[in-house]
Amino acid sequence: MKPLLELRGLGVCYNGAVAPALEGVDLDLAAGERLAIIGESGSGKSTLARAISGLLPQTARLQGTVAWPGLDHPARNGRDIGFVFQDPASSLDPVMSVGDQVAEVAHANLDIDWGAARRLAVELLDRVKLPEPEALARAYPHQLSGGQKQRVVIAAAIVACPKLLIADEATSALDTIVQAEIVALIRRFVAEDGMALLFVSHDIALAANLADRIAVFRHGRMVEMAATAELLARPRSDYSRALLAAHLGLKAHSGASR
Ligand SMILES: Nc1ncnc2c1ncn2[C@@H]1O[C@H](COP(=O)(O)OP(=O)(O)OP(=O)(O)O)[C@@H](O)[C@H]1O
Repeated sequence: MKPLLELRGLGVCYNGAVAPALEGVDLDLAAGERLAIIGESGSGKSTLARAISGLLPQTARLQGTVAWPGLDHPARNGRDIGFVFQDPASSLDPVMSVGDQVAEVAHANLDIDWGAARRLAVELLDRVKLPEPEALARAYPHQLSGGQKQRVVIAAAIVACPKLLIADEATSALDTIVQAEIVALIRRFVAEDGMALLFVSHDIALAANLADRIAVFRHGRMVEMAATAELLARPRSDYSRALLAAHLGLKAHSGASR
């Protein structure tokens, strides 16, 4: 079967940078597959997510190809790709009600009128488990908690039933309990709607929890990619081993301090 997304020799160089932010990335993503991208800060994870979705700054130089064999048209943001970024506040318009923001994505990408888009938005706010979605749809972002805002962002990301959901450090700004709730939501929607997931994270445990496969990035290169269980049991690269050891070290430390 054709993959949904196919990257070949993908490289990105930001204007003025000496070293490329991304180099020689070959990657296939199947429809409905859940892939985690992990690596330390600056390893190129967000650059990869932005290159896939055409959101790089205009001055960045792109090499190689981003192809969508699984689509019969060029990928459109909002319609084919949904995004959830780290900071929900910056993803939302402060002067527009949250219901209208979700409705706007639906109206722009689905063939429905504004009334239907607004009703669909309330449905989605309910689906992401926001309380009293009808009333909440009329609220503005500043009236919501960080976790609630991220739920609104997820509702907007999935309202047009995209084929790929990109979550870039989507839970990093949230406390542990809210983080677990948001991960559970993402997991459920990906399973229910059959979307593929690109889960970008520096947290190997979180990634392992969600993904079928894990790709490890370092200094803009993919150092290893394997099925999640395989990578955890038999990491091939020294760097993946070090990431795992650091995580186990953290776990042992927090266990010891209880
Ligand atoms: N707009 C930009 N202009 C110039 N350089 C950039 C830009 N965005 C990222 N970079 C550089 O590209 C490299 C990769 O950054 P990127 O944000 O992709 O890494 P990351 O793994 O997502 O890190 P983090 O987890 O901290 O977000 C870094 O050296 C970074 O400084």
